[in-house]
Amino acid sequence: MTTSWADSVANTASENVATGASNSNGLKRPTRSTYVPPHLRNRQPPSSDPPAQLQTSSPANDRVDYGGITTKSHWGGGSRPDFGRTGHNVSIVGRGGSGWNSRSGGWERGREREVNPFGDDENLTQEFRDQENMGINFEAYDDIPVETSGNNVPPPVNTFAEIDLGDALNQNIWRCKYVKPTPVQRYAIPISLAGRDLMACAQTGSGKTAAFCFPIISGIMRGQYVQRPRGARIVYPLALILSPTRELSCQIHNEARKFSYQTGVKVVVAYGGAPINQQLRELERGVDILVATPGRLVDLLERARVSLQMIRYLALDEADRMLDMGFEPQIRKIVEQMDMPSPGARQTMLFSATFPKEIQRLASDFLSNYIFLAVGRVGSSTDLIVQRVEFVHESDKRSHLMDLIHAQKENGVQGKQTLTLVFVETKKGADSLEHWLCLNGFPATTIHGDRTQQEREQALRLFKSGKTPILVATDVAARGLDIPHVGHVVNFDLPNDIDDYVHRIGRTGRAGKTGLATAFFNENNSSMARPLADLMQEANQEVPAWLTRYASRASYGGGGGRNRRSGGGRFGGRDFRRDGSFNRTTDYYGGANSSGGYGFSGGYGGGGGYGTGVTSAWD
Ligand SMILES: Nc1ncnc2c1ncn2[C@@H]1O[C@H](COP(=O)(O)OP(=O)(O)OP(=O)(O)O)[C@@H](O)[C@H]1O
Repeated sequence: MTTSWADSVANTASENVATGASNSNGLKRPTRSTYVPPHLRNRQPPSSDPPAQLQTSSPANDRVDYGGITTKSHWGGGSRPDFGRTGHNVSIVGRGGSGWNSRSGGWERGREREVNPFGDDENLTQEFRDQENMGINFEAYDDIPVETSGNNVPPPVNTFAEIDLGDALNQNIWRCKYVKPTPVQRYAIPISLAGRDLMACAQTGSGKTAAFCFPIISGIMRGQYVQRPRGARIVYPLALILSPTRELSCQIHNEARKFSYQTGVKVVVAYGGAPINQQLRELERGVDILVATPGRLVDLLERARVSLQMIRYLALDEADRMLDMGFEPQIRKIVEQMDMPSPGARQTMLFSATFPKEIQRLASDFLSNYIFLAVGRVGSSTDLIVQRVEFVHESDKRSHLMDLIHAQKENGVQGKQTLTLVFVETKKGADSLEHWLCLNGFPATTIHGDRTQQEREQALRLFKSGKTPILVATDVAARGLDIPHVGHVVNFDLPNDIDDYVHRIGRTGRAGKTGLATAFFNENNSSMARPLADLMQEANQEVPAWLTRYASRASYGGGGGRNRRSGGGRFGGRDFRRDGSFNRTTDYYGGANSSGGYGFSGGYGGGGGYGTGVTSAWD
């Protein structure tokens, strides 16, 4: 019978310690299973010393309960293992014997396989590598307004040192060169560590991935769960992170592997378009955190290869996308119709840069007594991005694009190469523009739903590395992708939804860096005139007079299809529970805590009307 990696570790551990049985090699063999929490699986001295502020000196047995935010760490000092202590509702292997690090079975083997995830930039061109350590200007986010609502909101922190994330995770934060938490991390991490459900909205590129990964990894390390069942070839992850596209799932997986390096927490990714057998084999080696696209996950659930019964943490990245009309049924199936614990019995975290009110309303079905967090206004773009909009007739778009690229090449950003991401509406349009660019001597590649997964991954690699500095993409690349050197996003075809525009331009101007976004506008985009003008004005951008005229002529929200900011008035973000129209009797506001206090009224009127817009890969 095949068992999961975690189970086999547990078996080996329990046996070695509890029974002392030996095999013919003198190694101890399992006779019964005992769950071993991940923080006990992979103890080993750090490979490099973190700075003093990340080291802890308090006694190892000075742990706080789940949810503790503390000014000193309670995770034990250095490499001293704290085997043998009980607590946190788990069976912990005894202290005796030779300890984990001297065993040759289970985790020892697993640890040997753990590839260092911090060394994957070898494909970068030298120029990009030189730019890597230029430093991140997070002061850019310092005066951002923050709104929180819900009961008893835990206070934010200012430094990672204030949060009890554990030594191993702290070392990885240091390896990632994260010096201080971004605003969304300052608020979201304490909220999540306190065990609260969360709906969080924060601007593109502001560090949401770490905001949901850190509490999950830390929570799993603390082992707040009972022994996992063992069944033939079924694996029981403790956390599930869902994202709408294959590439984003891969990216989250890569990030989560960095954050969980040498913590003993195992992260596996499953997404469509890639061989399922390989993913099954990986799952069988054990999984604590499963990162997945919904289509492939449904497949695994239907094959009875994954059970969601033990899920303690559910995170939906790009949550509004995951719950919009195209994707909602699949998400409901996963979250409500399989064996996942119900809200309250699991912790649920929803993150996005945009959160229309209709979607907030839908999302509330998945949450229990949650906290709403908005860092910056919901759906706003960061003012790190310089936004330009130019009136370009359909027939002139190509030559105009060529002018832009020429100008960019000549001026450069202090002579440095930057990447250009060009968004188009259709897959055919993407192929034909790529072809034309290449014909004209501009190295370009493309990513869209008609390309094979291998082609998509190759395109992304070539682009990221700077070898092919122009990527023509459909909306499949609009969300979440974190490509460090994208200096220019061109909306060759504008989307029909202002939220899609926000995500697209958010591929630049990330992590405190500045970026440029140029949109081509013409008569075909008149329904976007007003939301675009409003968004630009809010982000302190120069709005051309002609766009303002278009905006005043266009019926706001009328016929815009997926334009959710209909309904008049300034759009803005806030917890939909504060709307008069939301009349549940639940006491949601008892402990409302508004840290930034921008009091604007929500402007996403009803209407909705967003279409399916399914451009991403779901299988
Ligand atoms: N505390 C931090 N210090 C320095 N860099 C950070 C920190 N947190 C995150 N980053 C970096 O910021 C970049 C953007 O982070 P991330 O991709 O999580 O943004 P996001 O908010 O999820 O964006 P999007 O809305 O586009 O998905 C990443 O390169 C990440 O490594």
